[in-house]
Amino acid sequence: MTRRSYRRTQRRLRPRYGTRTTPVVLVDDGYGSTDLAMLGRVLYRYRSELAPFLLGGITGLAGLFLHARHQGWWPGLTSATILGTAGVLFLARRWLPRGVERAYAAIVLSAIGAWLTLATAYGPGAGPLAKVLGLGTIVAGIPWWWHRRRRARVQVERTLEAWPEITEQVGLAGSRVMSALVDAWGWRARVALRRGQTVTDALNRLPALESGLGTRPGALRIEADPNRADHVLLRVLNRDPHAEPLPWPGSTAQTITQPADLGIYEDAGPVRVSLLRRHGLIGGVAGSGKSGVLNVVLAVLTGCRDVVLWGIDLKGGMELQPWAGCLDRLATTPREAAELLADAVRVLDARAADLTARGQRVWDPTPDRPALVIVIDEYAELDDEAAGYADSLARRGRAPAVTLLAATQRPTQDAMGNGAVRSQMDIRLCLRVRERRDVDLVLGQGMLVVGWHAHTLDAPGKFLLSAPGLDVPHRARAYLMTDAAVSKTAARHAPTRPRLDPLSAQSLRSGLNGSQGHADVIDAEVVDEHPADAAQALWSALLAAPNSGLSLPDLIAATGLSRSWVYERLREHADAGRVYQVTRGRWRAHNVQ
Ligand SMILES: Nc1ncnc2c1ncn2[C@@H]1O[C@H](COP(=O)(O)OP(=O)(O)OP(=O)(O)O)[C@@H](O)[C@H]1O
Repeated sequence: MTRRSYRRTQRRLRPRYGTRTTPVVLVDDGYGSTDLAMLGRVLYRYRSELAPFLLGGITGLAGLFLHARHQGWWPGLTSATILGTAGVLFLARRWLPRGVERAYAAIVLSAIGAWLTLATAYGPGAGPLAKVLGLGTIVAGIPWWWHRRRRARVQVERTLEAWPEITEQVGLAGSRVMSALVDAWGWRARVALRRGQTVTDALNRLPALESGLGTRPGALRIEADPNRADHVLLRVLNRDPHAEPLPWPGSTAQTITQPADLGIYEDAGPVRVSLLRRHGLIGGVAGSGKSGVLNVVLAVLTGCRDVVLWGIDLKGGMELQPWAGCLDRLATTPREAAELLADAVRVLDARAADLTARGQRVWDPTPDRPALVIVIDEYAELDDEAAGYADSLARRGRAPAVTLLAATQRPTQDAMGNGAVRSQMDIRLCLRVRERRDVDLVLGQGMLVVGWHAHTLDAPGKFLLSAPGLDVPHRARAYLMTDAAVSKTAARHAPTRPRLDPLSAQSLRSGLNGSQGHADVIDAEVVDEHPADAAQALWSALLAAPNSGLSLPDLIAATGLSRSWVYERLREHADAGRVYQVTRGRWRAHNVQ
C-alpha cells in the first residue's frame, strides 16, 4: 500500500473505532499536508456534526446584514417564517416522511425566522438576542446530534468513502458501491464487482470484509444480484433483528388478496406470504411459538374484510378464545370440530357448484363473497371423522377459497389423519423441531438435505417458511403479540367482521343436520357409480321442478347419488343449455313451462 493510501485509510477508519480525536492526530505527519488543508478536511469530514454551528453562524451573519441594510424587512420576514413553517409541516412529507422529523424542521425554521425578525428590527446584539442564538444552536443541535438515522447515514457515508481502500485490503479491489440505503437495522448496498469476479469471490471474502468494515462478526450478508453476475447485494446489520422479540407492528393487509406480514427475516426484510386460496401448515415442538404465529395470522386476517374465520381450538378454547369476537364460529370439542368441518365442506360444495354455473374457475373474495379460512390449533387432536372432512377441504378447497390453516407439533401421517392433507398444504411454516427428521415432516420430503435446518432454530418464534415463490431457507422470526395486543386487536376488528355470503349461508341451512348429513357429504368424494336410471331420475326431477327450482339437497335426494355426481350432471346439462339456475343454487330444466 502506498503511504498516501495508508494515511487516507487511517483517517477514514479512525472514527469507527471510537478514537474521535482532535486534529492533532492528523496534523502534519511529514508527508506534506498543511495545517489548513488538514483543518479543511476535518471540517468536511465532520460536516454533519458541525451543521448546527454552521446554521447558527449563518443566521447570526444574516441578522447582522439585514439589520444593517434592510431594517424595514422584518414584517416580510415574519410572513415568510409563518409560510415556511406551514410549508414544512404540511408539504414536506416527500422529503421528511416521519412526522417527528417534520416537526423538528418546523420548530427550527420558526425559531430561526423569529430570531431573524427580531435581529433585523433591533440588531443581533440587542438585549439577549446574541445569547439566545448561541443557546438555541446548542438546544436545537441536541436532537440533531442524537438522531439515530442521521448518525447511521454519516457512518455509511464514511464507510463508502473508505470503500476503495477497504476492498483493496480484503482482496476485492476494483469493486464499486453503486447505491446504498440506510434503514432501521443498518444499511444495504448494491456493489459492482471488478470484471471477472462473481458473488462467490465476494462470499469467500465475507469475514475479511466484516473485519474491513469494522462490523460485528455475522453482521454482513452477501447475495447474488439476480440480474447481473458481476453485481452483489450487500447487507450490513448493525443490530441483529432477531436478538429481541419483535413487537407486532399492527396489521397492514386490508384484504386477503394482499400478503400477510408475519415477521422479519434475519436480513431485516419483512416476511410476507399470500394466504389467498392456500392451505397452511405450522409445525414445531411445544413452546416453539405456534400459537404465537397463529395470533399474528389472526391479527392480520381479522383486519381483512373479505375473510370469514372459523376456529377450532381443541385445547379447550385456550388459544383462540381471545379472538372469539372475530370468529364466525369456534369449535372447542372434537364433536364441534367435526360439525364445523362438515359445514365447511357444504360451503365448499355450494361454492363449487356456483362457480361451475357461472363458468368461473376460482372464487375471488370480496366483502360480499368472502373467503372462508378455518384456523385449527393442534390439528392432531381432530378425530377421524373431522380429519375426513379436513381431507376433503384440503383437496378441493383452494378454488372456492375455503382453506385450512393448521398448527400441530409433529405432522406425522398418523397425526394428519392418514389423508392427503399434508401434501395439500402449500404454505409450510416450520418453527423449532426436536429432531432433524421432523424438518421433512413439516416442510416436505428432502428439505433437510437441501439446507432447511429448522432443528437449529434457537428461540421461540423463529421459523423457516416454504411457500410458492419462497424457496430459500432464510431464517425468520415472527412478531410477538402480547395478550394485551391480542385483546385490543380483537376488540378493534370484531365490529368490522363480514358475514358468510348468502350462497354459503344457504348451503348450511339447506344441508342435512347431524352425522347423516356429514356422511352424505364425505361420501360425495368417493361415490363412483353412475347408474343410467339415476341420470334419468335427475332429469325427471329437473323437468318436474317447481317455478322456484330444486336445491342441490333436493336433487341429491331424488337421485340417491353424491353431490359431486349431481354437480357434474348439472354442469353438463347447463353447458348444453338444458337447465338453468332459477336463483342461486336452485335448478330447473329449460323446457318446463
Ligand atoms: N415470535 C415470538 N417471539 C418471541 N417469543 C415468542 C414468540 N412466539 C412465542 N414466544 C414465546 O414462546 C412461548 C411459547 O409460545 P407458544 O405458546 O406460541 O408456543 P406453542 O408452540 O404454541 O406451544 P404449545 O405447543 O405448547 O402450545 C410464549 O410464551 C412466548 O413467550
